[in-house]
Amino acid sequence: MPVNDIDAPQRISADHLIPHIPGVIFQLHRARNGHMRFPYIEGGGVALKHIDRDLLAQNAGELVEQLTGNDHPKIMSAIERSARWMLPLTTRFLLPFPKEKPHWIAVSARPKTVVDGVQWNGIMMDINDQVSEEQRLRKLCDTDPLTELPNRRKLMVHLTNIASLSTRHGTPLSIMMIDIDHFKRLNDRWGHLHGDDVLKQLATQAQSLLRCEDMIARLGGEEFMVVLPLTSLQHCHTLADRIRHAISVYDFGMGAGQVTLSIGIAEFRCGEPLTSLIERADQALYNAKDIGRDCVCLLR
Ligand SMILES: Nc1nc2c(ncn2[C@@H]2O[C@H](COP(=O)(O)OP(=O)(O)OP(=O)(O)O)[C@@H](O)[C@H]2O)c(=O)[nH]1
Repeated sequence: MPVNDIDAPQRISADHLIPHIPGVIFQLHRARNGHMRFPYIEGGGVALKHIDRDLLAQNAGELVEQLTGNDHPKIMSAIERSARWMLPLTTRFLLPFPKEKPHWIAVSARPKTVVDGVQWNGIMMDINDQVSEEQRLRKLCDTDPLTELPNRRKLMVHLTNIASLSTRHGTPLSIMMIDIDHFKRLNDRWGHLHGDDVLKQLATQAQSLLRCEDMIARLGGEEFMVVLPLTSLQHCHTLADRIRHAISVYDFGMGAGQVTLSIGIAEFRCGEPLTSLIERADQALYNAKDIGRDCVCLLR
């Protein structure tokens, strides 16, 4: 073999290469009347195995709707925005797989105006591992590691959203500030590890007494907050007293009656800053401590 042949650049054809790449290369065409088709879609991995490519090549609309499920409106508005402003198309969706959990797929494509509509050339990648890692990290950021309840950060985001819904619809919203009484004494007497166990059990017990739309979070130390959408102050008072009583008779492993709670409650006034609402609940909690603990106080 001549020496030159060894160093000669290999001719690699895209047709041979593309079936082996971990993704899909595609061309999407959308006509002015909205008709969509994929004149080209090729790639490796398992994503294309269960998909009718002939149908995609002729009339993709219905199949895209099936394949993107709940993400369909999001995909269609991303396509629309990309077509209207000639911006890159970047989005992600959950692709169902037979006998498997759905996989997250990322789409990235460039639009181009063609005579009868818009054409995108782009790639799709399976990003399931990255999304799982993102979800794991987000959970870590939002969760109190001891009790596994949402933490202060997550609660404040939630409270902001719920308060804005309450302002928009004029619906009631209340919060509870919960603090364990004489927790220092409990730690000193039974040990810090037992104190930790009390915090964990308290989280479970309180959660079991709340509705699934309520959120209880650990703010730090022995302090918790509950956000109760669609709940008036009066109803919140009843619930708070139910939690207070349940904990006061619960046996945390030291005999019943060893752990009690002071609870301050307040109701959101439409449009007020959240700091005012929290200050009122905090003040009500101080009042509960002041009048002897193991009770619920409210501030109107
Ligand atoms: N075991 C345990 N103790 C904690 C944790 N975080 C805070 N604490 C303890 O909680 C105690 C809180 O004490 P204080 O703020 O004096 O309140 P208290 O003893 O509950 O008294 P009152 O609130 O006035 O009824 C401190 O001793 C902290 O060390 C935790 O994660 N685990």
